[in-house]
Amino acid sequence: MDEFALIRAFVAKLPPPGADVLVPIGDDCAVVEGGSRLAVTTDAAVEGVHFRRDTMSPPQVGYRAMAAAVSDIAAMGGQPAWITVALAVPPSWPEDDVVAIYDGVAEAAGAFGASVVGGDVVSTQGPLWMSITAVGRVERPITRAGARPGDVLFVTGNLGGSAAGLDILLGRRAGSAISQAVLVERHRRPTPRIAFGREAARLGATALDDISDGLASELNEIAEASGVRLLFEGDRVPIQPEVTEYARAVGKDPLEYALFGGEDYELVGTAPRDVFARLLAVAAVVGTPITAIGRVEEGDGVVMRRDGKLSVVARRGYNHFER
Ligand SMILES: Nc1ncnc2c1ncn2[C@@H]1O[C@H](COP(=O)(O)OP(=O)(O)O)[C@@H](O)[C@H]1O
Ligand SMILES: Cc1ncc(C[n+]2csc(CCOP(=O)(O)OP(=O)(O)O)c2C)c(N)n1
Ligand SMILES: [Mg+2]
Ligand SMILES: [Mg+2]
Ligand SMILES: [Mg+2]
Repeated sequence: MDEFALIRAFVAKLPPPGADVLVPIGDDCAVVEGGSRLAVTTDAAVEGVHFRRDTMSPPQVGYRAMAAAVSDIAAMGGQPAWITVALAVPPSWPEDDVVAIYDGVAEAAGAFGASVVGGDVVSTQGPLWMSITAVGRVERPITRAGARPGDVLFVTGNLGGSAAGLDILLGRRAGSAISQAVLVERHRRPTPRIAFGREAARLGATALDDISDGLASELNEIAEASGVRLLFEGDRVPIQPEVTEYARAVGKDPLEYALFGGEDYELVGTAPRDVFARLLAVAAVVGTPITAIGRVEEGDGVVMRRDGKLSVVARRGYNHFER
């Protein structure tokens, strides 16, 4: 298969583009109908860093990379609309596996309501990597900078599952088979919180961020950007039940997974009390549970209360250049 046959094989898997795509894949650029404020983001996924051939199948690689990119649109309160996918392929990857990445890309595009409008495919002597650019519509963007003293601090879903699932995939098996399967699935298939992010924007959440590098890291991002202190209760952080079981079995603190693990792609944010009450109601409607874990105060930094003691939570989390 040459480069053009490969692109045809990719495109054949994609759902048809939306009506807002005026010129689809096949020309020098795609042309889309904007007509609103747009959020733009790029996320890369690199073999050996974000996935390995033994941690994910090709469709899982594609789905997960799409979810990670779209999660940043959700964290702005936007609706993903258009996506481009760049792919660098080493000779060691069989063609069928490369094309199978697009099974995941296509499934994700359909699930997230976005059209894949272009991309690029090149050869490389390095690891396989992909870079996904997502553009979304966003009426009222929620940045990291809007948290105000008195706001409620909340997170969606539950945390720690992705990092525990990765530990299992990397060979540290422990706990029941069913819990292990749940955690591995949580790592391979994150769910960007698109509908909840949109509702948070509509109802007036003041800050929002997606959890890619770990809760501790994202909390510090919000505290710094907003010029506030964030205080949270350690035992209110929602931890996936299977994580608690797994962490006990391997002799770790489950909270470590939630705070420093990353890749859960849940949202962490702040909202005034009345807005938070409305978010609770809407969370039930869109099927995304939310939990209040603390509050915003004057000052700086991130502080956790656990067993009656306060401790500063540093920015520690996944960092590409500090390993
Ligand atoms: N190579 C780059 N060139 C320009 N901006 C970048 C680059 N890498 C990261 N950024 C920007 O830095 C900010 C922080 O990046 P990052 O922590 O990766 O965001 P996130 O965790 O939300 O994906 C983002 O606004 C991102 O667009
Ligand atoms: C094989 C493998 N090793 C380690 C990890 C863990 N890991 C890789 S990147 C990352 C952090 C999130 O990725 P990043 O590129 O920093 O996302 P961003 O914050 O830019 O959205 C984590 C926890 C993994 N997913 N797979
Ligand atoms: Mg990054
Ligand atoms: Mg983000
Ligand atoms: Mg990101």
